[in-house]
Amino acid sequence: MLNSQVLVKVPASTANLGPGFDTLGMALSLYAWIQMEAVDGETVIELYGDGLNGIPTNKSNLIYKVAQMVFEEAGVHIPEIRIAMYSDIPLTRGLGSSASAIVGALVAANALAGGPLSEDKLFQMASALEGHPDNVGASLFGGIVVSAWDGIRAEKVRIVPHENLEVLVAIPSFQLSTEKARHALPAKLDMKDAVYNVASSSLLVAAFASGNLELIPFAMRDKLHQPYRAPLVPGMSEILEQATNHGALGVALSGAGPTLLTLVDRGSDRKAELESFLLRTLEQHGIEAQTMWLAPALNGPELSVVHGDRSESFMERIKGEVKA
Ligand SMILES: Nc1ncnc2c1ncn2[C@@H]1O[C@H](COP(=O)(O)OP(=O)(O)OP(=O)(O)O)[C@@H](O)[C@H]1O
Ligand SMILES: N[C@@H](CCO)C(=O)O
Repeated sequence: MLNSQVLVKVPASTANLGPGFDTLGMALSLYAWIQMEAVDGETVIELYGDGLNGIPTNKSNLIYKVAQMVFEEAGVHIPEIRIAMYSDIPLTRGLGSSASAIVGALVAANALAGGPLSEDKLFQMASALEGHPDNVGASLFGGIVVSAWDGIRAEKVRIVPHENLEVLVAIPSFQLSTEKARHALPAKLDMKDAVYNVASSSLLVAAFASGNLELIPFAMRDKLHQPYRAPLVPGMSEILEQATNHGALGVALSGAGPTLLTLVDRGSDRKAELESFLLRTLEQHGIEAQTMWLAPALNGPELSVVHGDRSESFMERIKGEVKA
């Protein structure tokens, strides 16, 4: 049975967490909202807030295209839809905006179609659409998600983040597309660097799973992608080398960048020192940035089916939840 109107709140995510390239992801307490309903007239796409500037509002929009894939897979015919979206997740900064859009669209369209596709099916579709499962897994399941994708099937294990983990991100004002940041990577790696990353990533997963936060600074180091991406983000090398001397538990490039992410112990008394170190270092390299204190998001998408009175506007519906 088709639902009439659905609203999905979906978390942002950080991928890699240093060594876990294309494999590790963590959902973050920063959100996008997508509302979807079938309409008799033409498709309408409404984007709210300043953050979505430049996103198309025609049928080339990612959310519309993903929704149509769901309807096709489900064998239902809903050619014209109304989509409304608001997002606090900055675009093309390494905070999983594209993964959140894909996951939000999959969950909303599936709910609109009455929920015919399983969560696993949505994960498989999301991994194929994004090309790697790290961000989409985190946005879909919440928490820390360890995933592997062989190009056909993705498998995952979800880890509940330690309750003391807090996240400080420094978000540069410039955009860096995943495509560009992937082009910076070498075609081949040294065996010793590969071994270094297998060791670090395995240890990091074990540290998260056992709640052993002391291992994070040692385990979060990477030689697979960050050294090659550092020239794209002025100040990054210095931040990766020194953030743990300024109170961070661990530090990494968030996803494909340019955002830098630090894990912080909630009880730390060095939060202000760390925040000013990140901003000062980027500024010394001519980079404007904003910091944001976030937490790991424990849950994936929150879905509500809107029954009855639909005169309330989209922004009225999500008002009170959006970032002040
Ligand atoms: N809400 C949206 N609607 C349509 N397209 C979107 C939306 N959000 C993101 N996108 C598309 O995704 C692109 C950004 O994807 P990209 O993978 O480069 O960065 P990211 O997802 O923000 O960061 P990362 O993958 O490194 O965490 C945008 O430029 C836009 O084309
Ligand atoms: N694992 C991906 C995340 C960005 O989409 C990368 O680092 O390129």
